[in-house]
Amino acid sequence: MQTLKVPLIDISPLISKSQGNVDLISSVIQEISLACQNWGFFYVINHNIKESVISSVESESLNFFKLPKEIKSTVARFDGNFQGYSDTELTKQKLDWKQIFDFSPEDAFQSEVTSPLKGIGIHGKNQWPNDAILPNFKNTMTSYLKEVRNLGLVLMQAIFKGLEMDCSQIVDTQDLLEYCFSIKEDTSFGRLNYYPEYVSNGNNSNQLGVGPHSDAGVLTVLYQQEGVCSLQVLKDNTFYDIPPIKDSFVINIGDMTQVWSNGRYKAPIHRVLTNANKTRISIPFFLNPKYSCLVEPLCPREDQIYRPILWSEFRKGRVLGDYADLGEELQISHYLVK
Ligand SMILES: O=C(O)CCC(=O)C(=O)O
Ligand SMILES: [Fe+2]
Repeated sequence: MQTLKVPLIDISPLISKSQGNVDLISSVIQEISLACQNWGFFYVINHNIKESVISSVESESLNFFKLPKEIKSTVARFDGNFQGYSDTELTKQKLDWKQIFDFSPEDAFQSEVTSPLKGIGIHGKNQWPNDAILPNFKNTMTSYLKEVRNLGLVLMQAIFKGLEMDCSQIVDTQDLLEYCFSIKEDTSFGRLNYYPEYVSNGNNSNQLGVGPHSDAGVLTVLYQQEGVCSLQVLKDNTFYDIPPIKDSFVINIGDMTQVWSNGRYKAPIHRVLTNANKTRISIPFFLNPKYSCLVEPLCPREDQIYRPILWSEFRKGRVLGDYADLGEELQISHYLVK
């Protein structure tokens, strides 16, 4: 398998804005814009999330997945609550070879009652393993989520600025961020993925860890365990490896960013392979907008190829397509202007 040279971007100029040199910032924005056009994926380094924070998240994740199934099941997802543990995750109605644990920012909108997606069970309070069993788990995950969400917003601001430069149109990126993201109404979430070893019995040699898909939301910030290479991106009909790189996060854009860019940036199709002799941990954070956010191409002067998409409507369609045997999967192609 070939390795795609997904760009590695040093984002320190975006992080240390106060001393930031305008030219350095704008060259990072251009690198990000190019990566979004060519691959939809890029690595970031010098992101300012400490290695010690990431290694605690990784070790707490392993501690959780090593627990007996009866204990993990005490925090299992159930009808009406999407948070917590599952080993029956589907991608496009095929079973993934993995276990997961989902959690949202604690301050966020977690109420089923007031959710516009009421009834499809994607809301609910975070479910944390018992303190007596994993005393540090909740704190580790909640503080990580705050940091990684901030990083996601910094990157999104850069992406909005890049789109502004590309279309020579003034987009008030600060207004746009405020319109789309608010912690109280956040629909972002973190996920711990654990991929057990998989030995094919000959019948299903093409079992995948996660089947090919694009991420539905805005942007994904992914930590990958070192030493195991399983993530691949589809480009020009070939899957290319995206190996872990020390001290980096892998970033990919989601469908909503493809719409904002009017198709100039592609939300990449990616998949995860199984591994016969190693387990693997990966930790994505999915940055999503508020449900009321209407996503539409940002450059009004261009011919818009997409109609506006209400995030709540799109997410509902994707969830029904992915998780229940209902309907066809909702794709952004359904929103192409005819
Ligand atoms: O495990 C990975 O590397 C990526 C997982 C993924 O694509 C997802 O959870 O959406
Ligand atoms: Fe994904």
